Amino acid sequence: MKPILEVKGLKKRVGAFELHDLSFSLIEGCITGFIGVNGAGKTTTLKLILGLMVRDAGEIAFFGKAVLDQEREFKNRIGVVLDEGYFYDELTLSEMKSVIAPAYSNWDDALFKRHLDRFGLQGNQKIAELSKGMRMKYAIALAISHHADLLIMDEPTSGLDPKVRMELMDILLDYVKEDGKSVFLSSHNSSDLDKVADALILIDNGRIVLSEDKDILLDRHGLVKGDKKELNDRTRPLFISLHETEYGYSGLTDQKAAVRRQLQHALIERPTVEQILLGYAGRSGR
Ligand SMILES: Nc1ncnc2c1ncn2[C@@H]1O[C@H](COP(=O)(O)OP(=O)(O)OP(=O)(O)O)[C@@H](O)[C@H]1O
Repeated sequence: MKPILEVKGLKKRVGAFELHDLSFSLIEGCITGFIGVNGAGKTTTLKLILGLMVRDAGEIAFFGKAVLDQEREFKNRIGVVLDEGYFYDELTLSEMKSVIAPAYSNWDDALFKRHLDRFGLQGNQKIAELSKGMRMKYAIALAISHHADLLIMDEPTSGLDPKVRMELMDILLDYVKEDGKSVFLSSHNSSDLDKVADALILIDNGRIVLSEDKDILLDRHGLVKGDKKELNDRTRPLFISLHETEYGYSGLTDQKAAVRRQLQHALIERPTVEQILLGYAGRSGR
């Protein structure tokens, strides 16, 4: 499998916040979820990758070539959905498209029309009339109608209801079905990623904590529940994080075999992406 994006030693300081030496890569044909709690550094990382902010150090390569050597080429091969704020509300969907399309040498009008049809949108609708979910679908139609190979999205499901979130996830799954297409999607709402992500990159306090195939990651970790009496100086270190109540506890571990041996009455469940995210959140840089 080819890496389509490689980030090495990426550093950036913004105010009091710092991205520390980030390194990770995205594999072709996958939906990769970029997860982290609010303020972990997701948007800053995406902006650096897209050249919307200047990095302090590090290398970024798309499709095997350094970004600086092939700016035009990679712009044509990438689709971006950063937020919903960059449309002119008074324009129709077709008029706004005509503003954006000339920026891409491989823009495909017929493909754009097919996307609008599929998403239930009409070219003569005013942008101001779109609901939040329709706006997001429109943003995706605009981002992928120049045959982009990699779709980069920052918090696309934020503020959307569960039905629309599901529809969006289906759109992304359809998109990666086509050969060579990939998605890199940041989110702090990890339940969507439970369903669709192939790989996950977890950022916490400006550091990459995990970068792995989703199923391997979920198999490797366990959500452990049991009686507090079994917790002691020997068993506590088996947990990445531990939540104790009056009698019981629940904790995330990546040492399932040792937990089975040492905490014989504990229940071990497969965690969700959200439980992994919460288990690691706030641990970096302590
Ligand atoms: N221009 C800036 N000046 C100062 N601090 C900034 C600036 N931009 C971002 N930050 C800080 O950098 C940190 C990371 O922000 P970033 O937006 O990258 O996080 P995030 O993971 O995308 O969070 P969210 O999920 O809330 O969007 C935050 O503490 C934020 O306050």
